Amino acid sequence: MTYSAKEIFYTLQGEGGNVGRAAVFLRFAGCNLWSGLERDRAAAVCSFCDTDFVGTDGPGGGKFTSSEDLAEAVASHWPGAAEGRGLVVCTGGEPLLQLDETAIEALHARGFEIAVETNGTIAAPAGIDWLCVSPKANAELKQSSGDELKLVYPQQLARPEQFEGLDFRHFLLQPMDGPELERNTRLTIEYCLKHPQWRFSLQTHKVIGVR
Ligand SMILES: C[S@@+](CC[C@H](N)C(=O)[O-])C[C@H]1O[C@@H](n2cnc3c(N)ncnc32)[C@H](O)[C@@H]1O
Ligand SMILES: Nc1nc2[nH]cc(C(=O)O)c2c(=O)[nH]1
Ligand code: SF4
Ligand SMILES: [Mg+2]
Repeated sequence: MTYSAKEIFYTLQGEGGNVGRAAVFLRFAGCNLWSGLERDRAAAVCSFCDTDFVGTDGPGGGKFTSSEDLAEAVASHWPGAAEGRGLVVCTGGEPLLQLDETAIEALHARGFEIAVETNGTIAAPAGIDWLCVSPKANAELKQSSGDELKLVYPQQLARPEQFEGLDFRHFLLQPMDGPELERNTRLTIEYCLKHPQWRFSLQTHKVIGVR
């Protein structure tokens, strides 16, 4: 299998339950809910995406013809001097279009703890150490368990109440970035204050100025 990565980079996990942890980000190219082209955005199932995941031309990106090559590229971004086990965050685009058990084995063999950010429309393969599912309105949820459910808020047709009974350890609401960010932030605060099962997730990387 050939794996297509938009970019691979080292930064701090900016959001969710692992916020603040140093991690290699492996951003897979392509998504099943949007082509990534601006001309298709309005008609896409997922139309609020904040990410460029088209192609393999980003820093550290490329096509990797084996899981070992992919894992080696990821490992090359983890600083040699860093103590402890490496953390890789597999994202995209939609990482579960590409991340298979072979790639998971190769990343584990390199000593990585594996976190995944997924839209939940594809069942996750075995072996993921931290699974973050972020459901999208109008997209059928196939992965209804994991470590954290991180819902972008508000989405008219994906309300927190639809997900609160699912099998996750943490429930987070993340304000939708875009032209309405200020309003969405207020609405998210209000919701979390009324429903303490939900925790506020700030996209801290956008505040502290890291990628
Ligand atoms: C770019 S997505 C890639 C992973 C996967 N496709 C997904 O949607 O979960 C990474 C995370 O960013 C969130 N996200 C995307 N666009 C956002 C926006 N405009 N505001 C806040 N969060 C956003 C997603 O919901 C997801 O949790
Ligand atoms: N710093 C940082 N943290 C992140 N957490 C999830 C991200 C993503 O795009 O999946 C992301 C990202 O793009 N940057
Ligand atoms: S599912 Fe994820 S990567 Fe795909 S368009 Fe939506 S937020 Fe972006
Ligand atoms: Mg991002």
